[in-house]
Amino acid sequence: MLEVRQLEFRYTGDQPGWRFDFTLARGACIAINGPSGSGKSTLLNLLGGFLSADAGTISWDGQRIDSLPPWHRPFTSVFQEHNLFEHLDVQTNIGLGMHPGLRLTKDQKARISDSLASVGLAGYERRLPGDLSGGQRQRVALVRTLLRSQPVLLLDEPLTGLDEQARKGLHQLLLAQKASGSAIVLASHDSEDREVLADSQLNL
Ligand SMILES: Nc1ncnc2c1ncn2[C@@H]1O[C@H](COP(=O)(O)OP(=O)(O)OP(=O)(O)O)[C@@H](O)[C@H]1O
Repeated sequence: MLEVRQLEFRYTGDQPGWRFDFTLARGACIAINGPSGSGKSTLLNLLGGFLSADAGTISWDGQRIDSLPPWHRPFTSVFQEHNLFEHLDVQTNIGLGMHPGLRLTKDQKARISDSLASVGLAGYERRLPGDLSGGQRQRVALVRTLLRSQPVLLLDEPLTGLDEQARKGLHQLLLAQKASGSAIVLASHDSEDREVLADSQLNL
């Protein structure tokens, strides 16, 4: 369970600040809603540890995590790592999230291939990022995030600009992640994403 309590933040003293307060269970998805500039990315950056809150706490399974650096928090995010390594092929780029070395098991390779197929990238394992379109790179980065074994996914507009088929494939992948116990914090302007994925809403 993720617990965010009285988390306060402001960029500068003369701005009104934010106060966030919510909980998120394993296997659940919370949608962060609000117009442009309402603070959705700010919240994701606070959770991820890229910004420090002025007050309040973030806990995971009862342990405070708000003073941990990003890499020790139980989160993975797309915005944090949409950069692909240009000299490594698609399978290896995705595999880096699953395994710190480059040796993947047969099972891991099969999971990568299945996930690529579900977002319309069947057979792309050996392609280099430089040969991919922007939308294809976005999908590779998303698959990498989804296959990391972190318990909470932080997703900032993850499906923006994708075509209908890729979007449906990613919905399926995200639902499967939820079913396997991942919690998801989803900032999305798209009401269909929210309807398909979210169990609760936080309106900013
Ligand atoms: N580094 C910063 N310094 C000062 N103000 C900032 C900084 N980053 C963001 N802001 C301001 O904080 C507010 C919230 O920005 P944020 O990016 O969190 O909104 P958002 O809801 O994610 O917007 P969008 O939907 O457009 O991505 C905006 O008014 C923005 O200008």
